[in-house]
Amino acid sequence: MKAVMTASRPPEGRPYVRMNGAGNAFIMVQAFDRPFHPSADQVRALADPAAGLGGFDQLIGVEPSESADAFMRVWNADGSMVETCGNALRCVGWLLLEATDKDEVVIDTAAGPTTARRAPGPVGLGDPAESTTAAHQQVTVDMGAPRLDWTQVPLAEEMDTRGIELQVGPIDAPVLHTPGAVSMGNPHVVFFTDRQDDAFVRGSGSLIEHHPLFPEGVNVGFAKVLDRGHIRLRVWERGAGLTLACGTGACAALVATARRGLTDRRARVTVDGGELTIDWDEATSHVFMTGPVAVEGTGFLPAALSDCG
Ligand SMILES: N[C@H](CCC[C@H](N)C(=O)O)C(=O)O
Repeated sequence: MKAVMTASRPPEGRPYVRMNGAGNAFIMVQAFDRPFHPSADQVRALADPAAGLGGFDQLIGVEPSESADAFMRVWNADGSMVETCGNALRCVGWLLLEATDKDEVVIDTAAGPTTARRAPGPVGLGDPAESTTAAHQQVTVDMGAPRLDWTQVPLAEEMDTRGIELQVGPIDAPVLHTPGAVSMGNPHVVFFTDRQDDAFVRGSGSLIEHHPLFPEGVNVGFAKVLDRGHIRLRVWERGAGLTLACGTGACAALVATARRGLTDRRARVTVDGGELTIDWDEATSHVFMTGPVAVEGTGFLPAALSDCG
């Protein structure tokens, strides 16, 4: 018993906050005081359940910036470092809004700068100003303009991104024909489909994620248009698989469906983990995403994986 009582606790590693945006799971690490640049292997080790963090879809580093309130760095669970993450932008935005008391904050990313501000909370959740948890907070992020040229998605060959020709291996399902292709700073292909069961999304999503038509890989959205103002969406994410929500995926889905005349330029997007509102502004061509943020808890990274400077 004595031995157990005196067992030394390993030195605690770097603190983190666990958050989610409509269920999209993040481990957020503050890198203002010291750099945080984990290798792909270290990211994968942190994503491993054995690391005790509960797993995540993306690991997020929040760094100082010369031109913004912060720079957000994004790693997928597979260790790949990527351009941006819409749901995480809301979470980082909320943390900065709380910390600075500003009405709007600027978050820079590898895909360019974005702005975040508080939004009126959803009806029925009481006054968000009185909310003691982020769960009641809604945040709006200006995601900037979608990139719509084939070279910007990017695609491996010239195509009309409103409806690309994509042969998906042995799967000859008409539902997989002529999807839309959009970049929100990261690559998305959006299928207009009624089929959204796990087996189909996982099977075709994992096939398409690394299809040669997408030289940088691709996030694969499956969008069911319920009416001109409502989309049901599931996304097989590049580097993370089937997640409960994908913010840039919701933006890409609205842009793709609006370009095909299937929806208006503003729609509710229902994802497995909640509701997002996407508004593709006509005047500026910017895409605005509004949705929830939630703080799940805090903890310490394993000491051995904390000094990733
Ligand atoms: N898997 C994405 C990054 C995270 C995007 C998603 N979680 C979001 O909220 O936008 C990619 O490789 O481009």
